[in-house]
Amino acid sequence: MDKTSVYHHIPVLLKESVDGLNVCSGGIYVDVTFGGGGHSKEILVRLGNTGHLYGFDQDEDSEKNIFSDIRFTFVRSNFRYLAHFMDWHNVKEIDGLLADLGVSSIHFDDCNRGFSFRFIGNLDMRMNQRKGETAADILNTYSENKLIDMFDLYGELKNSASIAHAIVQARMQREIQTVQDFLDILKPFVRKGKVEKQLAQIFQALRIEVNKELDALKEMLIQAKQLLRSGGRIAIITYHSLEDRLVKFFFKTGSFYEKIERDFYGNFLSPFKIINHRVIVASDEEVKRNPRSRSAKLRIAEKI
Ligand SMILES: C[S@@+](CC[C@H](N)C(=O)[O-])C[C@H]1O[C@@H](n2cnc3c(N)ncnc32)[C@H](O)[C@@H]1O
Repeated sequence: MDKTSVYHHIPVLLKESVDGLNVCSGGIYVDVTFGGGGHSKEILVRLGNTGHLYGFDQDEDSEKNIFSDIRFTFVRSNFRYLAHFMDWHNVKEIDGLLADLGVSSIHFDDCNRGFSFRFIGNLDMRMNQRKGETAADILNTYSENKLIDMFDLYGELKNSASIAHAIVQARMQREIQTVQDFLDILKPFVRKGKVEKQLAQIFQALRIEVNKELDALKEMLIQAKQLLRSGGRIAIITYHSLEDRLVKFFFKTGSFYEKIERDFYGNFLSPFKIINHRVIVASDEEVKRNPRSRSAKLRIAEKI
């Protein structure tokens, strides 16, 4: 990818998610996954002169898409530091937050980033290329047990132990560096007819581990709960069941770590009112236009 040009990413569930925020013209909003700026642009269209939007992204490339609009501030950071940066900008309360999780399609299809098994290149997978372990580092250094846990938890694979064992054997011969090196190791473990699905699960597990995606999501949701004003909205688009389960659980209980509060009858006492009880998915027309939207799930809640 050209290092200077703006990149384009077709925003998923655009109308549904921004409608879900109930944007009020003077409100303060946060798009924690700015990316190509598609959702941010739509929020700005609905925001008046006194409103403000903060856009977070940890990926350097997203900076090329920053708008020049006095109602917009870009924050180059992982969204797990949401509260810190809002405090730094002297924001005590927000009216809405949107997250469109995962990797932008441009990066997914970039052979230099290593996110996809379809493009042969370095096994990097870091969204923030300034720091942290790459996917190759993980495959070359994690113990066999740690690799098993990773594939079990994040890939929900049935043959995690065999795959982890093969990785440990292979790296004794030669360091694993590229997508092709990894695919060569995986070849005996992917069943014909299910190749795409299994490779997607394996690559997903590795990407979640590299970017600590589930931890970041949990931390951001807890901070969003504190920052949202009463009546403020939160809209989250997920692309796999691990994330969707977390979001669903959080909207229902308002918690991950502390004791979950219940009423006399045992019902959860959540600080959120769920806006869509049935998860929102892309229409057939949207899936046809943008196949990436196929796995998207949108959940919206309102702070009580
Ligand atoms: C699916 S794209 C968002 C696309 C955007 N909604 C649009 O319409 O162009 C997800 C973006 O979120 C960023 N991202 C993912 N996890 C993040 C995190 N924990 N902190 C900050 N940015 C993150 C990725 O770098 C990527 O640019």
